[in-house]
Amino acid sequence: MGAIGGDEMAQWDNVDGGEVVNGTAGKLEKILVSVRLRPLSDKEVARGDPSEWECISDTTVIARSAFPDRPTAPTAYSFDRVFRSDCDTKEVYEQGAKEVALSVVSGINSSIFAYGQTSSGKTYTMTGITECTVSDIYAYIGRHEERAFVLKFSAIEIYNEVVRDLLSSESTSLRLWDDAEKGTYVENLKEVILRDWNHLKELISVCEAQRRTGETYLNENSSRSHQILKLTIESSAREFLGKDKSTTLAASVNFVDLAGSERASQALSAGARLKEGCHINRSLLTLGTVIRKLSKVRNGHIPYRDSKLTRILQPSLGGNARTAIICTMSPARSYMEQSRNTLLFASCAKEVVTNAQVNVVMSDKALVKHLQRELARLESELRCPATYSSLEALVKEKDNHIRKMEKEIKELKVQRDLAQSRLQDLLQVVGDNHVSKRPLASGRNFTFDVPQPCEDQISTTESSEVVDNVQNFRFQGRRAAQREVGSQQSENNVQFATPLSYSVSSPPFSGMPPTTSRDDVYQISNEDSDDVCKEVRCIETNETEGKNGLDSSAIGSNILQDSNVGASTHGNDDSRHGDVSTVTLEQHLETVRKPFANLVEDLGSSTRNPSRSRGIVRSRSCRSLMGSTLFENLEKDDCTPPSRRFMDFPGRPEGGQRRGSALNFDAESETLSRAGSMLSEITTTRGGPKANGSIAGDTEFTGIGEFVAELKEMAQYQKQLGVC
Ligand SMILES: Nc1ncnc2c1ncn2[C@@H]1O[C@H](COP(=O)(O)OP(=O)(O)OP(=O)(O)O)[C@@H](O)[C@H]1O
Repeated sequence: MGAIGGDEMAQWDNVDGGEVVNGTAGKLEKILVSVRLRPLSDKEVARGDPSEWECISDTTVIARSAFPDRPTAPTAYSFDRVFRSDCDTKEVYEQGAKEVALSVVSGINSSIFAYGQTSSGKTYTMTGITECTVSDIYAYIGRHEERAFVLKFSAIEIYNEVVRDLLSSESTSLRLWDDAEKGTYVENLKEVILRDWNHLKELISVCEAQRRTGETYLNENSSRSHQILKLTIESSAREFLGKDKSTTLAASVNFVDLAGSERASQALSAGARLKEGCHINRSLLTLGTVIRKLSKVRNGHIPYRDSKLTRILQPSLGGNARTAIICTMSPARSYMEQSRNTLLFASCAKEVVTNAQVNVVMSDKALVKHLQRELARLESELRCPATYSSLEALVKEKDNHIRKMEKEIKELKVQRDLAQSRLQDLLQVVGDNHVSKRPLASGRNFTFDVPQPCEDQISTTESSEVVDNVQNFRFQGRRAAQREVGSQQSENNVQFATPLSYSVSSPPFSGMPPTTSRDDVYQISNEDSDDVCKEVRCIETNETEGKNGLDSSAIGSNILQDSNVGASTHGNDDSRHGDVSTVTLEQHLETVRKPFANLVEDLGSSTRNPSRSRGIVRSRSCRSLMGSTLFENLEKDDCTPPSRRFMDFPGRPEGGQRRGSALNFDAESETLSRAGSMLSEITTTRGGPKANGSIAGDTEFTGIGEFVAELKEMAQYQKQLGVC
């Protein structure tokens, strides 16, 4: 019997003699695979079956001739170690199993397999390997008196897919159970605590006697079951026994002597032997599948549960264990194909990786001690000034951020209240003026187009045409201009992709001289182009019917008249222009000035861009000041598809029907509200302050400042006329 020594021994000494580290990381390593050739048996020699396999090195075995059925199949196979037929089992153990097997003393699970066809020498090999291993283990224990060892032994066989306890005289079938910690285990399996090496020898003898064997044509004493001998070793440092620091290393080594695959035709088996052979082959097939899958993908589904053999051996095949497989084979030519299958299995097996870990069992006291230490460490981390100060700084930063946001919210609320009060003022005035509800006798319509996202499509040419048309309108007579510009706008509206148009009318001043210094952006709304542009006439100029004269609110109300009214009066107003007295106009001007007084102030510092040809109201600018849901609604309209973007109002000549409107009140109040919104938008566009106090420079609208200025200008002119 050999003894543990050399570097391996030193390694183990380090483990069991030193401090045990809990939760040691696993070590990934491949299964150690070796091949052992046995000598030709007497039968094989007798029938003149030549030896076809030869070990050409310590790692490579070759077939001397090609395989009869597969002439192109490779004939050379390399493994971790190959053993010639004249090698004794001791050598096989030393080089092919010892390192793995003795890992058990350092708390690492290990397994030694023997795999091969029937009569290839598995039992012969495993018997010797087991003996060598146990001998070395006892030798190790003898050298390490500082540690207390407990050895336990158990043995099972899997016969026809029935698990049986080989240490029990009863032949009852044992059940397999799965446990989160223990993995798969055999229920009610007898486990004997070993007294000494001789005790183990006795038990192994019992197992041999209990194991199912039978005579076949190929093997007089053929094993008809898979046998698994399990030796569990627990060790603790004697000095810590019963103390807080006490820990235990616990691991098992499995000696697996598989039943041999056989061909019924060669084994000449029948009856019970044939049935056994079927079970053996089936379970070996599953083992081969598991090994093949493990050799390719580790994370895929591995059919461990397809047989009891693979269920029990799962930790040894792909889990927490070091594993060595010794493949045995007959060198006889008549078993070439079976030998080749064995080598293919071995080739797959050598690619399988296991993850062996040191298994440390802590005593309750040690566990409590360990947890207390961990708790103390965490508490000290919490108390660490560096950590605390960084947390404190983070909290301060968050607090500052919250305060800043609260301040911003307050400011926004103030702005919202201010905007709402302004809107109410405007609506109040608008409401007062609306009471008169005078039909628009005539009026010049100022249309503020609100281009939708396709505003970039507007060409300079189109813009200049519009301006020209407006000027034509202003200086050549309103009716003619309306026709011309209305037609032009119809075209423009198509190009604008259905722009939203707001119309503001002013009283007609046909005699007013051209104000070429101003480049207004007025357009004439085209009532006839509704089908195309779907414009909404939100604000229209009201004009008193000529001979009735203008009352003081007429101009004020001009921004509120229903579009129908405006439309109905377009054609009959020229004759009334001269009926407007200068006094009345001044009154109207004053009326207009009142609601716009504040707004004009805002517009005092306005920056205008007269060169732009369209009044574009950006709700983004307006809403910040007004905070009105009306703007939200308007913007919603902006965002709706073009077909839903505009509203027609009841009573329009086109019989318009509200479509896609977000405003939910009756048409008249809607008109009023829109007018109010419109005014608010006007005041908050170019020249109006943004919420943050800056100038709303992103709009192209010529604001109410211009409108009011024009009114002033007109009044002035009328005054002059009156004087004349
Ligand atoms: N390396 C070897 N040297 C000498 N004899 C051997 C060797 N290997 C096996 N034998 C002999 O070959 C015969 C068959 O061996 P063994 O029973 O171990 O085969 P097996 O693979 O276990 O067969 P089965 O699967 O049928 O149980 C035995 O008589 C055994 O003594």
